[in-house]
Amino acid sequence: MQAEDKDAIRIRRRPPTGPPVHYVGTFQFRLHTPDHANPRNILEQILWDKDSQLTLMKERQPLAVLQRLLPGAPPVRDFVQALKDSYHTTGMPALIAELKKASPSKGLLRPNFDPVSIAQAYQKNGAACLSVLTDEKYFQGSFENLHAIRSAGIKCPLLCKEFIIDAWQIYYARSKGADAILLIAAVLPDADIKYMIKICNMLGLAALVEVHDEREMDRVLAIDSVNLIGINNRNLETFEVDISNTKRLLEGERGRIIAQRDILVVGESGLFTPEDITFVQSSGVQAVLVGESLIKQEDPGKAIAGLFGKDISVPT
Ligand SMILES: O=C(O)c1ccccc1NCC(=O)[C@H](O)[C@H](O)COP(=O)(O)O
Repeated sequence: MQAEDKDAIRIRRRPPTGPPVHYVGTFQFRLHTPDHANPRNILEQILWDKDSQLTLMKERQPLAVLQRLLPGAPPVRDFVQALKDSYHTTGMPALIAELKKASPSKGLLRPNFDPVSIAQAYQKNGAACLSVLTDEKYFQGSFENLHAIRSAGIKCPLLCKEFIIDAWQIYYARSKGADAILLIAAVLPDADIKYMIKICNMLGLAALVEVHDEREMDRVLAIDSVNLIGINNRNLETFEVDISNTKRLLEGERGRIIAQRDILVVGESGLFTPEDITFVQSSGVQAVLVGESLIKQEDPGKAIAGLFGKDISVPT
């Protein structure tokens, strides 16, 4: 399904097959527009590349083969419960600390990137869960990193931070040890979100459904099975970051529905100071997802206390 058709999603998930065919009598012709062959923004560019990469990955490991591997995958941990437990223990938003070597907006963030030791430092210093970027081309991440972190015995549940456009990717993430996956409302029609959440439920995975504006929030709130929403303060088309986005999307009726349905909300992106954390907490989030402000520090683990304004690690 082309994302544009359904739910009026702006992001085109794959390159269009070409401009529409026009018929005049027995003649057929296409009007070539400069727009159709080129991605309109970075998010489209990432998704179009993802589409080509996926074709190859699925050829190498068809779904039936992947499904046979799943019983051997490490057991799933409860991502949402880990966030709730941390929130109740510390009284601060639970931290999902991101392993982010590079990004399209900021380039290389951490040249000396050792995923396992960073994951250990995050865990030791109070992260409730970890987010592992797996996109290679734009974030210099990998599924090997996800697998290595899981195999190293890290107890924090792991979010596979990937641009998911095909159910195959959910099975693949699980086979590499993921406990949660990301579904971005800007790129997925409602029917796909519902279908993918069903697969997550079947596999025991949590689905973090990400929104950026009121329209996406309303679409997602209309889906009964959603229990974990991420509000991204970064506009993925323009890279603009504004943390008041979190507050705006949780005001009024939307906030009331979220509270009534006990949906856990994660504030994502652009969080750098204890004041930022207090601001999103007072807006209504129970968790935060943080990459840049931790990963760029000499010691990303110790940077957690700096970000929260206090030590949030729980003595073992
Ligand atoms: O970070 C980017 O430049 C980016 C560009 C295009 C699509 C997604 C992108 N980032 C994903 C995220 O939303 C962040 O990695 C995550 O929320 C952490 O953000 P931050 O703390 O600001 O690094």
